[in-house]
Amino acid sequence: MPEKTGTVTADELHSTLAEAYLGVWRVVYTRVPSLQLPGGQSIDDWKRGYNYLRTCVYPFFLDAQRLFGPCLFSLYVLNHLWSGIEGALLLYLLNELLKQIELAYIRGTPDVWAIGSILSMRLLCVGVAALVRWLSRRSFKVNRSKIFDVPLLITLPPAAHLSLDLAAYSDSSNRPNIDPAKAWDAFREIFGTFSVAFTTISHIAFIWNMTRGQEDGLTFAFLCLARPLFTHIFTRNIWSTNFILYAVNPNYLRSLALNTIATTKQFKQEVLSGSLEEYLQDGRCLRCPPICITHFLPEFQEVANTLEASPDEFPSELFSTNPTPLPDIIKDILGDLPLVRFSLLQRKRFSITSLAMYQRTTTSLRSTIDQIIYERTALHESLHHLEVLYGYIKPRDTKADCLLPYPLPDSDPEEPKKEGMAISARNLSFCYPRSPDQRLVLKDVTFDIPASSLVVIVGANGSGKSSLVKLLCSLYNPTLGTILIDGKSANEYRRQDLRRATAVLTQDHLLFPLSISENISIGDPSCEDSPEKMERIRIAAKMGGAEQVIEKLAHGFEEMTRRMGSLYTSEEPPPPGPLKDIADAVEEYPDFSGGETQRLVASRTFMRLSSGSVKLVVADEPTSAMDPEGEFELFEALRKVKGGKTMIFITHRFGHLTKYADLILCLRDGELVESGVHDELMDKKGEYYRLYDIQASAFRMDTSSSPVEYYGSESE
Ligand SMILES: Nc1ncnc2c1ncn2[C@@H]1O[C@H](COP(=O)(O)OP(=O)(O)OP(=O)(O)O)[C@@H](O)[C@H]1O
Repeated sequence: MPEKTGTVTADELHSTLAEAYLGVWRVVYTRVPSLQLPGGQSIDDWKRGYNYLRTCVYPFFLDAQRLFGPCLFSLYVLNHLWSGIEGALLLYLLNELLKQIELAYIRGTPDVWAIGSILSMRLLCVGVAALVRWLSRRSFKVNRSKIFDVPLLITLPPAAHLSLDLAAYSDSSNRPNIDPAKAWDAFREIFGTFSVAFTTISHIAFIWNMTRGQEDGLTFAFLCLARPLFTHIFTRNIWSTNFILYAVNPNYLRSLALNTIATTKQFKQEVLSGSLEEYLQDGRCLRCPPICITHFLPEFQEVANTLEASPDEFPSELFSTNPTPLPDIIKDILGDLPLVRFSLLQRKRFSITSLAMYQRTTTSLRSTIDQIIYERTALHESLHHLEVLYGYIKPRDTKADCLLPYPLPDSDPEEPKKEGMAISARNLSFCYPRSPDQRLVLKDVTFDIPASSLVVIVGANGSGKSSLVKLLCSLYNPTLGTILIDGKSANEYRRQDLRRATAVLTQDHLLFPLSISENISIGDPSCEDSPEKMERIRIAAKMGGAEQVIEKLAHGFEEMTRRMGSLYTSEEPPPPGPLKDIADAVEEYPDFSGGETQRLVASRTFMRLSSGSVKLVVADEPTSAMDPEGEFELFEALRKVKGGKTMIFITHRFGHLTKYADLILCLRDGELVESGVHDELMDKKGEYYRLYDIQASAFRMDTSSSPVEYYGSESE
């Protein structure tokens, strides 16, 4: 399979990026800069870190402090400060205690007062630590969701997503990846890192204190750091770079695909109707029932053999595996250096107590430094999440306030109000953002749609009909050319106002995971709860042809289309019995056919049409899954409520619509090849005539040019 590198050139790939093939994976990662500061970071990383602190961490902490309140926040800070110094403090007390015990051995009598006060101090430390930890955990357990997740975060991800338009959203890198839980993790992570940093500093201070006044104190402290520093420099860690990672091994990818086809509900019908069971299992086992795991072994072996050279072990482990055991050996030797140094040079003052203390302190210092190195990656991720989070809290776009409202307020109140939208396209060309080949799907299209007209757009598959209406509905901006709405450029109006004045109905619209009544009423979001609202919903359902669909549902308009939230079960699936019955009932939601879904979605559009603010209705093949009767009724209902609105229809079965059309636009390969009314276009005997004739010939049952012979059925 050819590897996709997007628009990255080979030079670019090798100047800033490095790549590695690990097992079945290909990993492409940013090269680690050659200039490294302690902590393994470049100067740029430190600058970036400072920026993070200024723009994300500081405001985040101010917000958190506001949300938690000063008491709870101080308690949290205290807890982390305490856990930072607790280790060193306990080590100090242990050191003092051991010294007293040693003295007691030498003198023959213990200093009860000194030992007693050390033990009391130790008891006090442990007690305070337990109390602060308990208080902090308890208060945070109770308050976290209430004061943190909900106000700051549950509202934020939707806001971040809703702020993007379709073009921006089609670029996956724009899509906000905000997970409320991650902000909480970031909060904990930052405190955790401070706490570990504090622990390290207090340990170093303790070692310094112990070795103070001794000729080799500094050297000893440095030797303690040798092993963690070496580990950090010589351990390749994929998480410390920016990377992308994907499977490239064709056997692995195919085995995943076959597995997905065999195990996913979505493909079940396809697998059964295509009798693909044998194909998916290579046939061998089905022929010799009863099925037994050993029958599968040859196939497993086959797959295993092809994958042998490229195991699918998690790539981060493969990345950090050293090619030789040397670094591990050096690491262990470095780990013993402080002790070796101590025993060689301190022989005169050698005492078991100080040896035990050095041993214990260096071990614990090593583990905190290892922890800092490990936490660095987690901290990096957390800071990134905060950056994303705060990146979306943007000041309000004041530019929108300078734009014109739509519709414009009447200049002459005497003049009758225009009910429809007049649309003109001037030399429109369009290429989808991020389309790989940057192909123009609309080329130099120009037309005028007078207000209140009924327009039908026709054309073969892929001729650009849907793309054209997406531009007319302001879902995308044209690449070239202009769209005029009521004589002014569409860009002069507030986009939200234009969208509010437009009702769009396509075959792709979906049902929301809400009740049926809300699925319909959401068509007019401004509709407030009132007795009339339900009446409007019922009328909309009737107009959309969904009345009978809703009647069949157990809970009628209150039926949920989907259940949100996961169902957790101790056994997967639960064993047959009452537990399973309840689980099945919880998971139950109606299965709507394609045509039924389209009727419900059409009802939503009728609700929108009844809001009174719609001036343009666009129906892009909304009946593709409906029976002919349903389609006819929907188009008739739409025509009935048309009034003075502008209406644009796209349908492949346009025979019964074009006779009402004030304008037919006929597209071919993104170009507007013909426009006019039905009779004019039929007279031209061009593209429209050809498309119309194909439909008509279907009724004439003309099979003379049928390609059926390719399939052999005629001869058989
Ligand atoms: N999101 C997209 N990104 C890139 N290209 C797209 C996208 N959507 C459609 N296209 C391309 O634009 C061209 C026109 O598609 P469009 O859907 O507008 O045609 P259509 O006339 O509505 O077709 P159909 O009758 O099959 O619905 C097609 O070649 C299609 O591949």
